[in-house]
Amino acid sequence: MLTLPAPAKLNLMLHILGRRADGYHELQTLFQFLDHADELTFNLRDDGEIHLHAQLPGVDHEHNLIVRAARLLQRHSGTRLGADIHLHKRLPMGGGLGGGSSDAATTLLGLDHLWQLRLERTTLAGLGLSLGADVPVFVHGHAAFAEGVGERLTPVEPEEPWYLVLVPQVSVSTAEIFSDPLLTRDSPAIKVRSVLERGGRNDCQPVVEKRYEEVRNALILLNNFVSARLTGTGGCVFGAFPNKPEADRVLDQLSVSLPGFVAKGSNVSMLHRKLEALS
Ligand SMILES: C[C@](O)(CO)[C@H](O)COP(=O)(O)OP(=O)(O)OC[C@H]1O[C@@H](n2ccc(N)nc2=O)[C@H](O)[C@@H]1O
Ligand SMILES: Nc1ncnc2c1ncn2[C@@H]1O[C@H](COP(=O)(O)OP(=O)(O)OP(=O)(O)O)[C@@H](O)[C@H]1O
Repeated sequence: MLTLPAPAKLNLMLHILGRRADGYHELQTLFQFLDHADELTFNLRDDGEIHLHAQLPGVDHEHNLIVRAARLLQRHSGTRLGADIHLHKRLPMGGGLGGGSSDAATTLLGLDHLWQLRLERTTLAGLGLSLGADVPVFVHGHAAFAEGVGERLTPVEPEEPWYLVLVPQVSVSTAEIFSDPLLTRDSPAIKVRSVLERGGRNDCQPVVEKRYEEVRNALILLNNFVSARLTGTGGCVFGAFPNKPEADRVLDQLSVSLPGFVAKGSNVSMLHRKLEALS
């Protein structure tokens, strides 16, 4: 039995540079992980079956990214082994925290370990990219500046503050935000150094604020205490604090209005810290 975390990510900034012929967007984004995670447990099966013992609203078994990742790895490796997989879901779906992508990455790394495949990280990241643009960063497990459609990664070491994340009760479809005619797609490319020194913005934020009153309100609430921003295509919003007690104090005041949580930012994902301890 193997139990592994599938941590959340934040997009500390997200600039949209353009749109490719296939509809995907060229972007620049800064990823950092949170010490807040789903939990997956893998048990070996020798009959080649993949069974996920969890039901997510609106996602059937074969479409769950965990099952898709497991089958992809089976096909790629030719293994005759299978797995029973249990999921403890903590990350909100459609929250911009990358929960589905992170579950997929943890499945690729977890089953690679359980099935003793010893594939290269770059191979697993390549398989992951076919499941979603955010999967490779979770496979590599280091905070990164991402370019292209999100697959070209440069490892970075931003500060690791405590974050307060508010969870508006909406599920935002990434495809819906990327297809909005009001989305600006003309941000100039910038250098990673400039992002680390001066930060950036989230180009999706104005579109998401316009479409979702709940997100607008969450930003107003959090902006009373700290500079608040949307992660990914939302709907979660976050602010940074120098220590946990300050973040907890603000959460105490805001939790009457909205659910949220406090978590440490980390440049090495919880998943990779756990895998390191196993080897
Ligand atoms: C915006 C981010 O959340 C930033 O972290 C991600 O790049 C989105 O990653 P993801 O959820 O893994 O996205 P995918 O499942 O690959 O794509 C969902 C949908 O978002 C749009 N999409 C996604 C990534 C990208 N660079 N351009 C896009 O236009 C496409 O319409 C796609 O159909
Ligand atoms: N294991 C899974 N966990 C969550 N969502 C899943 C999973 N498998 C498939 N999905 C589908 O993927 C969609 C996106 O889920 P996810 O939690 O990754 O959203 P997100 O945090 O907004 O992602 P991102 O920031 O990458 O856009 C869900 O609405 C769901 O339909």
